[in-house]
Amino acid sequence: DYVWPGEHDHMEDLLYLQFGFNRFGFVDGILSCGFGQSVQGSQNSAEWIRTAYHDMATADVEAGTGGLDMSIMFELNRDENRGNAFGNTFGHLANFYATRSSGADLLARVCWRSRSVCGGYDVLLRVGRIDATEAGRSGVPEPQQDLDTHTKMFAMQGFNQTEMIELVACGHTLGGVHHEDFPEITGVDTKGQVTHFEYGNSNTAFDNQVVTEYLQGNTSNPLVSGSNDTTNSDKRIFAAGGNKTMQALSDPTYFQERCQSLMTRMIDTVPSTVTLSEPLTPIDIKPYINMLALNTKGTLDFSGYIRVRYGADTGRSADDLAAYITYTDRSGKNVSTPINGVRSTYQGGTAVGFHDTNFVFFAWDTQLDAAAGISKFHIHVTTKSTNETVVYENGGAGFPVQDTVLYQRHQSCLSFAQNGNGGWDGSITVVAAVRSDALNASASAVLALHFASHVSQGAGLDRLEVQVEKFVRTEQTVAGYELFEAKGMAINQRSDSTTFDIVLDEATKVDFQLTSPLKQESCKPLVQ
Ligand code: HEM
Repeated sequence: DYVWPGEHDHMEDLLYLQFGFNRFGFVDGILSCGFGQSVQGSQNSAEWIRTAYHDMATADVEAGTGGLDMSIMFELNRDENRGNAFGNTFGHLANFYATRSSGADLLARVCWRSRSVCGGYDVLLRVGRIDATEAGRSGVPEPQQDLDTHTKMFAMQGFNQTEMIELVACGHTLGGVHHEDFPEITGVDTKGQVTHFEYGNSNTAFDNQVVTEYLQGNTSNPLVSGSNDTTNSDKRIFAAGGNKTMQALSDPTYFQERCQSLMTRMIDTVPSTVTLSEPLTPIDIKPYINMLALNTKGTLDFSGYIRVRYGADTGRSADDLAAYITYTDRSGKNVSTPINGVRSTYQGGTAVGFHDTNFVFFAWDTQLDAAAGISKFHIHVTTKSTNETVVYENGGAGFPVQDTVLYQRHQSCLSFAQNGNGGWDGSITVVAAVRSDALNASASAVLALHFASHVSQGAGLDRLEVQVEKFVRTEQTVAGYELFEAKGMAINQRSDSTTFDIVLDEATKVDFQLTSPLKQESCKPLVQ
């Protein structure tokens, strides 16, 4: 069972907070199946699925190499990867790319989402993919190759001939062939023009029309009925084994089932060194700590949200809920005075995510005695109509909080200034507080800032490199805490929107803090 904090909390947020309060907006590039960032001939859902396949196509399942690993970003100079689809896809992924959301996981997600927004069957996503640092082998199928070559290529990717036919049909239900990129197929090279694989508007529906048109012998698919027979690869593939597979796929339900299964296998093909998570289900009760920091009164500001899932399968109804927390102090003493959660008002305090998941948010904001501190909290959810309260204990041990190292966000700041070379130089200052008794206990304790710096690797996504800066102890002591500062660390222009950790040791850290809220801070001293 899920225990907070979980390794994949951030991916879970990206997946399940799409609209409404606290949304991440991953969905914005694909609000509809035909959506195409205003570029004529561009269909995001189709481009994203094609990108995922081209990334995965260089797998060698027997050797355990390649698969969905984002190696595609190093492979764009190959003729097998023609067109703008890949660059467009990276552009979207870049907004969500972070230490806890690898490019490969994000690519799996957009592929997965593309099918469902177009009406294909849904599936729960596994995560944990790791990004390649260099190109993989070549080997994406190209239309001019013969059936035998294609069969061998798919075998290397882990698909037999029947599965090859099925997977190609699943892919070629969306989008089409761009004239500009493949004039040898379409006969023309007009920019922005596309010949779709299916007639009418079916290129924006995940349906089996590509199959039925083929079987009826009247298809718009330029890889079947193209005047250049050399590049009619779908024609050769679909007919392999005597059309039996295509006939089976003419059943719409069977088509959906096969695509669900094979496309899941496609995105779950990863190098043998990578272990994928279990499918990510929406977490029922999930807290978020926004702040645990010393304030000018010498107490601890403690604020956050309780996110409660509601909807038919949970037995909870948003308007009938109330939530509060209680906590246990550092010494283990329970403080039973409730810290009330107030339902957030923005967007009704509710959020919606994939798989029709609904959440309601309750915000708490309180002050704690710094001397007594906090070690964990407990979430209480009340059904107002029955006055019944359930206490959630995070699998038994409560929701843990470490109060040894605090991140003093209001004392921190981040800024960029134009340099003489037409670029920008950044500077980040982070202030942290460490409990004096923890320092006494460990004279050698070193507090360090681990900043996820974006380093260009000349590819679609940057490499994330940990830039480490030691904190320096200031003269200031507040309420049993010593203040530390990592002052004016130089950061590069690409790193304005990233994350950092404040680390005392493996078990004692404040991690995955976003830089974006720091732009609103001004390094205000903590004056009492
Ligand atoms: C022998 C195997 C395959 C060949 C030769 C092939 C070839 C092609 C070609 C030439 C295009 C046109 C690209 C463009 O103009 O942008 C295309 C588009 C596409 N392919 Fe494939 N493909 C193969 C297999 C697959 C598979 C297995 C998938 C995914 C499951 C897939 C998904 C797509 C999609 C979604 C498009 C539309 C892209 C868009 O409209 O932007 N293809 N394919």
